[in-house]
Amino acid sequence: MTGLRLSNIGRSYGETRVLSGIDLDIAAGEFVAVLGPSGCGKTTLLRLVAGFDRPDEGSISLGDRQVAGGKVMVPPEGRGIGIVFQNYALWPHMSVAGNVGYALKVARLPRLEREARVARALDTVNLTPFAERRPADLSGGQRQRVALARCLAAGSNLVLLDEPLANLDVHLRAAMEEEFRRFHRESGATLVYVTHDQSEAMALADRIAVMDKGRLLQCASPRQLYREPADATVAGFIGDGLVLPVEGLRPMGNGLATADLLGARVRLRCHAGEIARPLAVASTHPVDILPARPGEAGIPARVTARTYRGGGWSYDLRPEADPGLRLPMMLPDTDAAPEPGAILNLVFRDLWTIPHSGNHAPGTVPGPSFSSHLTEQFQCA
Ligand SMILES: Nc1ncnc2c1ncn2[C@@H]1O[C@H](COP(=O)(O)OP(=O)(O)OP(=O)(O)O)[C@@H](O)[C@H]1O
Repeated sequence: MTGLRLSNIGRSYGETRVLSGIDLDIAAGEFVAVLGPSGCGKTTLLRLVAGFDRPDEGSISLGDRQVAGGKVMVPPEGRGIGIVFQNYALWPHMSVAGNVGYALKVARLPRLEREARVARALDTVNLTPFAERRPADLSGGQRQRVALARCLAAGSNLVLLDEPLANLDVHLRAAMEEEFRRFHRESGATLVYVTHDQSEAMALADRIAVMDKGRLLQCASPRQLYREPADATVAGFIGDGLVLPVEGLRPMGNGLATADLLGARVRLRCHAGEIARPLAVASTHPVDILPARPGEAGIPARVTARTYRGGGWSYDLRPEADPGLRLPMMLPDTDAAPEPGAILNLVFRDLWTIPHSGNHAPGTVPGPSFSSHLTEQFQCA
């Protein structure tokens, strides 16, 4: 198994700065997804790791061996990295077994060993019965598995996957997610998986590296990204996140703080080292906004729209204290679903204080429309 270390990677094309100051340590055997909107630099990063391109700044190491940076530039074939593209890159005139064993043949491995490795790899991805078929006679998912088997047979300890599910239909994508999980478990390889689909990244990866405009914003477990985004942009990317300004932040020293949100004093989670600040930014999610119980204090907001979603309702609300702010809310199905025009008292079940360094300057705090715009970009890109 091989870990991967990127130190201060920068890359420009002409005047265009595509990657800046990327630091990322991936442990041997880890599954890391690189997530970001179209054009944020994901593929460029993968190409640098694969050796198809060289960084202008910084260095790349595989295990304890530097492969790029300064005067060092190990070519792709010298890096021992497996690559799975969305278009599979299979030889059409060769059988499945031929494709899987091709690199071993070029490397002049003895035939018996070659056949044994190909058979093992095909078995791992459940393709043994298809060994003699041509790629044209396989489904998209089966072709993807041939590409995975090829990495396995070549003994790649590090496998790069560039949007491998992008060409597959929804049902096949779900099945292939399971396939990737199994591949990771059984091969023990380090996987770096580029995607702009956050549900895919959440479902598969040990950690997700979130990129935007050529920068790495945060690399953390899916749950930590969702619950403790490092900055307002990540908060807006992940899980339809909302970013709300708060005032008078007072940490209580136990990972909790209080602050004023839309005229009400609320409790928030925060970093242990959080400091008192007059202005701060909190993140939350639509599922954490609820109507207050009878007698409970809450934030008054008017229902401006509701949509039946099958099994539940989605609401748009405008807080009375700031009608320019749109708060989305999800509620389970009920006969007493509030109608447009109704005033509800809202409580926030969970709020996270964005750490100080992750805040935008006062006055440039992105509101929900900014957040949902980014989220949309993720889903549609
Ligand atoms: N050879 C090149 N010359 C000039 N600009 C380039 C080159 N390669 C990439 N770019 C630019 O660098 C930026 C990042 O591109 P990249 O393909 O890495 O993004 P991406 O995040 O993988 O996007 P997508 O999800 O759409 O594939 C884009 O603005 C792209 O136009």
